[in-house]
Amino acid sequence: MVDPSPPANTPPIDAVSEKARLRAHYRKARRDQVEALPQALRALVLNRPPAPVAALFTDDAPIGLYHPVGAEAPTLGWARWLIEQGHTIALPWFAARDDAMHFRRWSNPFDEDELAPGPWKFPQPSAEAEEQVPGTVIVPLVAFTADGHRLGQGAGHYDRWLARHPQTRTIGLAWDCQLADTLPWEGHDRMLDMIVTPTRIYEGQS
Ligand SMILES: Nc1nc2c(c(=O)[nH]1)N(C=O)[C@@H](CNc1ccc(C(=O)N[C@@H](CCC(=O)O)C(=O)O)cc1)CN2
Ligand SMILES: Nc1ncnc2c1ncn2[C@@H]1O[C@H](COP(=O)(O)OP(=O)(O)OP(=O)(O)O)[C@@H](O)[C@H]1O
Repeated sequence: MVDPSPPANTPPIDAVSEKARLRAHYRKARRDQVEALPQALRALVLNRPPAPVAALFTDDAPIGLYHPVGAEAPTLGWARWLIEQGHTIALPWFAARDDAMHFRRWSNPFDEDELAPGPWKFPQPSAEAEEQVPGTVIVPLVAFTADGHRLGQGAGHYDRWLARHPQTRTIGLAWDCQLADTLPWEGHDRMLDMIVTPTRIYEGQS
């Protein structure tokens, strides 16, 4: 996908409005890509971590995932594989919209009934699920660059959580069409250590 450049005669735009413009572009690219993907292939792509990534999960540290919505890269295959390997996995959890993001345990990714929509409508574990502090977080994204920059949904939830947990390993999961040549950068943006797509593994420069 070619980067959408603004027309030459537009004045310079700041990082925030440029991010908003790029979000609209890459969300559409993501939707178009998923709609074009034959149903039979959907269950096969990103169905488990590729071997070099699986080899990183050597300790007992919990792994944070996300529950995909819409055309986000799927994570259910990873979740089920990680559970079968004996790992503890967790999902973002919010007490209320104006509260910080936490992670709580996702005990059984084979049971869709375990999760219920949270304040942001994303399926999340119950308030009784044990709180977890993941050593690795699998991060959703709208766009990424080959060296590890990330454009998220714009709420800053991951950036703020990662600022509080700077030692966390971060792995972005994405479709190939979400690769951008460059992305605007703000001081709080945290680079990803790695991005996995159906065809490639990108090693970030963080
Ligand atoms: N699958 C998934 N789970 C995730 C995220 C994600 O990007 N994907 N998050 C990534 O951070 C966190 C949730 N963050 C959010 C990011 C954006 C919006 C959002 O787009 N809000 C709309 C309004 C929604 C409404 O009013 O219902 C908006 O701000 O315009 C909500 C939550 C945690 N869980
Ligand atoms: N470490 C931080 N501390 C305080 N505010 C932050 C921090 N990181 C991000 N923010 C705020 O969050 C808002 C959204 O940031 P940004 O546009 O970078 O989100 P994003 O990374 O795309 O989204 P997300 O992490 O939710 O997927 C901004 O207003 C930003 O100032």
